[in-house]
Amino acid sequence: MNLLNKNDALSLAKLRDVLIRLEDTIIFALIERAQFALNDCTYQPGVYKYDNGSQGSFLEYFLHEMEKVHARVRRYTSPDEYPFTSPLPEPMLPTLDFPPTLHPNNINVNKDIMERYLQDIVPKICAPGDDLNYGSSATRDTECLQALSKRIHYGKFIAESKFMDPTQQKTYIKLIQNKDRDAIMELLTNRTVEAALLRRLRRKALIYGSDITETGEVVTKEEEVEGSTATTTSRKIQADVVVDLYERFVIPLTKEVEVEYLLRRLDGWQIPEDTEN
Ligand SMILES: O=C(O)C(=O)C[C@]1(C(=O)O)C=C[C@@H](O)C=C1
Repeated sequence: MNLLNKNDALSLAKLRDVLIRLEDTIIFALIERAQFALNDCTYQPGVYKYDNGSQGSFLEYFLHEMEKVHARVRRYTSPDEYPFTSPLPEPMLPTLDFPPTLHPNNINVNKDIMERYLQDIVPKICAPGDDLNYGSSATRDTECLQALSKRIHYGKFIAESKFMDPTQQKTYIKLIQNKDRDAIMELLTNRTVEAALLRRLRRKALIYGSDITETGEVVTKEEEVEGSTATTTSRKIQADVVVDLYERFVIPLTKEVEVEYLLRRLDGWQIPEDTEN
């Protein structure tokens, strides 16, 4: 998505295409992380001493060091990029002139994303235990977290696009003025899109998670199941886990970002006369 082009950044069809592409990014990032053990010590604060004075976990140390470099090349000046750590240095590249697409806001749900990722996701995709691959785990963790963060914060653009829809704007304005969170949530929900997304995601996770031979057959393995040998597909990630992750965490949090954004949408904004009652 070229966020320097305001029309692209507010087209609901183009925004949904971005979310579809990010499904691939997220599934592959999870598959990459799943090849390493849980490595719980990388998530515990105070295990290592760091040269930057950080007190956090190995993952937080790694994330912060990486985000410092990314901040220098202006990653977080882009309206679809949100850092997990602070403080970060100013960019060494000149600022890009992004058209003002989003209404000014400081919504950042990365703390929730980190919590859910560590509590719910990593234990489900990784084998328990410690395989000493701490750097590899942490690099994969940052890739998963960044992809999830980008996907979930895209909710702001989607909310803006829905708000700017002339057939919906009046209704949104009324609900925002009444601070009717539940009705806003209902109005922005599209159950058909959600159901199609979950079906597509299951198929993708089944395909991307399988190994195939050079002639296209899915690789299988012999396994002991309840006392007898069964032939099962070797999977790098369980499709159920990916679908569950989206159903219980990614979609709800995206919608939460949309609602939070809309609740602030009228702050300092002049309601156009023809939209007023
Ligand atoms: O596509 C939309 O309309 C969105 O708001 C995004 C999204 C999602 O998270 O995928 C969230 C809410 C809708 O119910 C459908 C899908």
